[in-house]
Amino acid sequence: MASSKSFVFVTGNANKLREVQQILAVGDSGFQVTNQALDVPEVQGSTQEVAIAKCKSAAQQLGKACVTEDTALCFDALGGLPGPYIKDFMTKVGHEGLNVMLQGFPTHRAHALCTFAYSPAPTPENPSPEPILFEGKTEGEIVPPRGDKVFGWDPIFKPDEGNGLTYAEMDPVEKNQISHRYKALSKLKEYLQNVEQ
Ligand SMILES: O=c1nc[nH]c2c1ncn2[C@H]1C[C@H](O)[C@@H](COP(=O)(O)OP(=O)(O)OP(=O)(O)O)O1
Ligand SMILES: [Mg+2]
Repeated sequence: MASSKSFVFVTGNANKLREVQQILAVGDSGFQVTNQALDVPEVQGSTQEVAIAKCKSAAQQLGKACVTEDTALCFDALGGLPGPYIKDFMTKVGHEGLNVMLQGFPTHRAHALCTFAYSPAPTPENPSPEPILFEGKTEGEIVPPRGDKVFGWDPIFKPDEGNGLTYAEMDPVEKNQISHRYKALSKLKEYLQNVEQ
């Protein structure tokens, strides 16, 4: 029988939650995810700094162990930006604006970077335990939007592993086999399998 493991995933993003549940359902991993939407401040900094601050804050608010996730979209031509600030860029300039930002640059290469953070439960002795990070990266390029506009920047990201399709044009099962989220979640899963709960 598959071992029963569970974790609290703090996210306000229904698409992230759906993909995490779909990825964990493959092969009956035995993991159960409960969701909690909290308003957690997101600091500026490297993807690691952003992920650590968010997870620490979530664990403190909840008073228990939890998992958070941050997704960055990094353009080679812009030294990795928008990176962890992609949410604001998406909201303010959209798919078209993100393409325009790359006009005149010789490369439209980009990578999607997913960072899961796991925080143990805060205790009186250790009220602010250090979260552990699990990263997953998928390389590709930025293209004019193609496919369903269901999830964020999926229509403008064409992964190298996707047979020329954008994430948005791919079957969800295919995206979940190569995605930044899948790669990071595989590492988190392996870690949690060996943690006493
Ligand atoms: O696979 C993805 N495919 C397309 N778009 C994606 C993906 N994954 C995240 N995204 C979008 C959502 C948000 O606009 C930004 C990340 O920001 P990020 O702060 O990590 O997510 P969020 O605020 O929506 O949810 P949360 O409550 O977990 O912080 O990129
Ligand atoms: Mg967020």
